[in-house]
Amino acid sequence: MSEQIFLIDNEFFNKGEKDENTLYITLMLNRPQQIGLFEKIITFTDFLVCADGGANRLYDLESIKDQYLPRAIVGDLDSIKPHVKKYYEEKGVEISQNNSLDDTDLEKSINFLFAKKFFNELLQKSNLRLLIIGAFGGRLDQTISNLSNLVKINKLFKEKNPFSQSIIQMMDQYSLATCLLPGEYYYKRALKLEQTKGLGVLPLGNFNKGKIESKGLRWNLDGLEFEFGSFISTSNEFDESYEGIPYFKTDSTIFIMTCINENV
Ligand SMILES: Nc1ncnc2c1ncn2[C@@H]1O[C@H](COP(=O)(O)OP(=O)(O)OP(=O)(O)O)[C@@H](O)[C@H]1O
Ligand SMILES: Cc1ncc(C[n+]2csc(CCO)c2C)c(N)n1
Repeated sequence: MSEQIFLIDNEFFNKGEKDENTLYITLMLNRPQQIGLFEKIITFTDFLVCADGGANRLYDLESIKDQYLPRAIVGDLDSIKPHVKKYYEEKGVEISQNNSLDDTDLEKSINFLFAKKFFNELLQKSNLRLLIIGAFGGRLDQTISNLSNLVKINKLFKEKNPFSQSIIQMMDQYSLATCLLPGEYYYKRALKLEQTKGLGVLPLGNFNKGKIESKGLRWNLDGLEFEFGSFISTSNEFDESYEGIPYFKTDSTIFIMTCINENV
């Protein structure tokens, strides 16, 4: 029996048309934010959370900081600047402090969401789109930890609701990362947002050997054996002449990384 093919549809980024059965959550991390991209993202965000110093990045978007308040700021609060904390406190933003030395502020933010009744209920009955912004660059241990969390969150979502159509992605101003757990996927990119070139299909999900099949790429992967440290696909491209929706079939956990257009 063939498995269901999961659709990752990014077109709403451009169209600004939200799916009415989906809740859009944005989690801002402590990395530079590009204002134009943020303004696009915030138009479809229902629930914005900042992980600790992520609140400084929101506050620093000077011209629009009054317009978008986060629903919560979560973390050990060692990075949020005192005047930023005061500013959001005075506006009534929920500030959730968690001083555990075993979890990063990103993990604490995810735990915060999972502790909310509405979130668990939504996870059961509708779809969530969780976009984690400011996830790359800077410290490499933090970036790799973020990617590891992308896999962890995907597994957690699937555990809670195996039939969920929820999509969790990470991005910064240069890249968009989507984690594919073993299975079959269509990947409908956002044409204006995601470039044709500079596509990575990367076996970084569990670092095991795996087989990948793809359609719609310039260099398709025809059941080739993939392994970090051996064979990966970088600087690949979407094939513009392909008439279908790009397709991936993988038996191990991988990442699709696309490039963001500079002028979004
Ligand atoms: N240099 C970086 N590169 C990539 N991601 C980062 C970087 N710095 C912070 N982050 C992300 O932003 C989140 C919030 O960052 P913040 O600076 O508030 O935390 P931190 O105290 O540096 O790290 P931790 O989460 O370990 O407490 C981090 O949990 C991490 O996911
Ligand atoms: C195996 C292991 N490695 C590192 C840490 C340290 N650590 C991980 S997340 C975190 C919080 C940072 O704000 C800290 C200190 C740990 N606890 N366990």
